Amino acid sequence: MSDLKKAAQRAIELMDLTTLNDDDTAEKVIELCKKAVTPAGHTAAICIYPRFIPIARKTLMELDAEDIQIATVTNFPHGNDDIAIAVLETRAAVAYGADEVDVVFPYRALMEGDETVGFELVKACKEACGDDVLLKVIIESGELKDPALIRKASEISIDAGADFIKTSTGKVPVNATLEAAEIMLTVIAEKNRAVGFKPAGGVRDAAAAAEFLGTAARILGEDWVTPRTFRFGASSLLGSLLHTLELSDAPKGAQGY
Ligand SMILES: O=C[C@H](O)COP(=O)(O)O
Repeated sequence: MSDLKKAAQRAIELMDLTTLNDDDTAEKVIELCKKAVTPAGHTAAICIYPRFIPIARKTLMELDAEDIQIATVTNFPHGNDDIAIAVLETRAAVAYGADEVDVVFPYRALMEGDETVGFELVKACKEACGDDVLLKVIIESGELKDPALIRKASEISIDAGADFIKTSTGKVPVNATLEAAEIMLTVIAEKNRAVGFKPAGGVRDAAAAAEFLGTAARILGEDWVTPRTFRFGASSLLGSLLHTLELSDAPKGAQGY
């Protein structure tokens, strides 16, 4: 198997197959669940808005695909600095049955010099998740821009108890970049190798996925990359991966998935 095919296969097993659109419906979420059961195996998770968690849970049960985790988002995509609202949303997501919660870090507050609110928000949301629900913290690296701020947001999130740090919401002009990945993975290497990394937004083909995987392997080692420590957040990557694996007639970057 070529290196690109190996990366494509791996990226499927590491993917949070995502739909986070204003026009999402139960039907679209059911379709997403079906897509997550790929000819090359199951994706790690699906990522959806909280209100769709029950229909996703039922669908995954019917598909005999209960190993696929259900991730959702809170404080999304704005990253406001109201801790009480972020916690209430996170508790609601857990009550709906989320396995994983991706919360947006209050990145604008950090850009304005406030290092405290991000720490407190992440800490409180991790408490709301408890031990059984993973908390992924979206630092919105493309808006932070400054490498020092990307590093600071990563450090604060890890210190506050994040299970993963994630680059982006996918809703801003600049999403996952290799430069941000380098910084975030380095902070993980320095602080706590048990914390995971999730490049998200704009990862559209097998070659891009391979570059992120290569960066992670270089900084943390080949064996570090597992579904517990690495995910791709992507709405439009799966088609390219299946195409690379010659398992689909879909053109590269196939529309939708
Ligand atoms: O977390 C995942 C992102 O929202 C997906 O972004 P994307 O639509 O650019 O793949």
